[in-house]
Amino acid sequence: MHFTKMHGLGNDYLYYYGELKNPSSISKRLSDRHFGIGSDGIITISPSTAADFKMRIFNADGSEAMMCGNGIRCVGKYVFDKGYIDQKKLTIETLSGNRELTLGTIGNRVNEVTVNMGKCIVNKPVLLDTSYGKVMVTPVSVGNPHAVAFVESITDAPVDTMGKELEHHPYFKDGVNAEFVQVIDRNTIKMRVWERGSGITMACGTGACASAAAAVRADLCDKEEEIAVCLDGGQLKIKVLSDGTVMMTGPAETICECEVEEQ
Ligand SMILES: N[C@@H](CCC[C@H](N)C(=O)O)C(=O)O
Repeated sequence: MHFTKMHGLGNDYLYYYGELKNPSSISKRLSDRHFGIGSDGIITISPSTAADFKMRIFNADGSEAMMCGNGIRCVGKYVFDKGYIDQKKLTIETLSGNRELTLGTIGNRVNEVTVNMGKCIVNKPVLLDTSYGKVMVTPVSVGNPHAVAFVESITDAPVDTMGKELEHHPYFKDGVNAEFVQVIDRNTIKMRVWERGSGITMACGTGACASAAAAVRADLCDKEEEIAVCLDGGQLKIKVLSDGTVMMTGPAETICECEVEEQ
């Protein structure tokens, strides 16, 4: 099997062109950072009847996700750099609907991608019972589920312990991605994430969109303005439009090509 390892701000996945017979077990095996190649999951790319291409996302624990923000930018780079398309505007089918991409290039290689992430649904904040006491989170859907917690200091946020607890909190029937957000100013936030099915990752594209949308709803950031979301792996540019549509711009990079024996 041939995989291309790529990352968006350190959120790394193994990309496969075609359909895999057992994507969940392959994701578990290859994502292992000691006994596999090491990644936050795998992403398959295949032809689509509803869009230019279709992507499927599998977390490191083998669970299938509806959407992946850093992954979809890498899919845009994959299909352009490998010559599957030559246009710089394309659509990708995901389990949460079709998304439109605009590719930015240097020479004949994609370096940056803008994605129309569709409309985020920002729900009313809820107070959850946790082992840390009552914790206020804003549930947001970006096609996949997120819980955004605003914190005073991102460096003190218990991302690993509370993140894991929120992922499995009974309030979220399908589990949740947990974002911890410190607002710096009306155009800048810092965010760290515990991803459902993968644990702490260096960045989460849908999480960055959810956090910016929650900050706008709380009137901590401005809509129609660029919001810099600073993550462990680098920075994403997010814009929340008046109608709720969220635009995301960020890098996509290729790490290496890998050949793996089928088992
Ligand atoms: N890293 C991703 C999100 C991947 C899926 C997520 N863990 C889920 O289960 O919903 C991103 O960049 O958005």
